[in-house]
Amino acid sequence: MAKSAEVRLAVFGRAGVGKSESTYRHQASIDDETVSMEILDTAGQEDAIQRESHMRWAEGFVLVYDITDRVSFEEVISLKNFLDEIKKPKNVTLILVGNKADLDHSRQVSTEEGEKMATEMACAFYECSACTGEGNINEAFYELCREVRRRKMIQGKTRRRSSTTHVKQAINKMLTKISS
Ligand SMILES: Nc1nc2c(ncn2[C@@H]2O[C@H](COP(=O)(O)OP(=O)(O)OP(=O)(O)O)[C@@H](O)[C@H]2O)c(=O)[nH]1
Repeated sequence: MAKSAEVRLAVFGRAGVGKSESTYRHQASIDDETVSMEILDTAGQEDAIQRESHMRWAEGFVLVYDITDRVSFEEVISLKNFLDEIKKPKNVTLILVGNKADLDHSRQVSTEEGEKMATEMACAFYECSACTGEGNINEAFYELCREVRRRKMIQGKTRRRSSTTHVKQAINKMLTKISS
């Protein structure tokens, strides 16, 4: 039977960047695994308290800007800083998406600038259009799911290893007591 998994994702970005239209897929088969993506489409206007609780809830993040709106690009930096603060000391799992790639004639943010920001944030970068399907937004979400799953697995192993270590230490203590 195919394995199944659940991944909680949240999409953040300035109002009007196209978040709603980017978040339509809820279940997919990724690498032979049925993944249910619970996607939270946050409102660009939400207050700091709502934003914080959404950030705490999610395991993976899509930071979206509009390539025709430089302010939305600049706002990504403060979103990332806020995220880092909330998720500290964990590393945030995220992707950067430049939406509205179909509006190249009104572009205010170059592809190179998007790539550079993604490199600085150590994440994958996608330019796409939620309207035309250009840039394959699905694949962007799948990649984020893979990364969330991969990191969860690593964390699970680390946790298991540390609890095994505790058990071993307790047994050693008992044995030392018995033999003394
Ligand atoms: N040309 C173009 N328009 C888009 C694209 N994605 C979204 N839009 C349009 O941009 C406008 C805003 O899109 P929304 O998805 O409502 O934006 P949002 O980020 O959810 O906005 P808030 O809910 O206010 O935070 C709508 O008119 C969309 O049709 C795109 O890829 N290309």
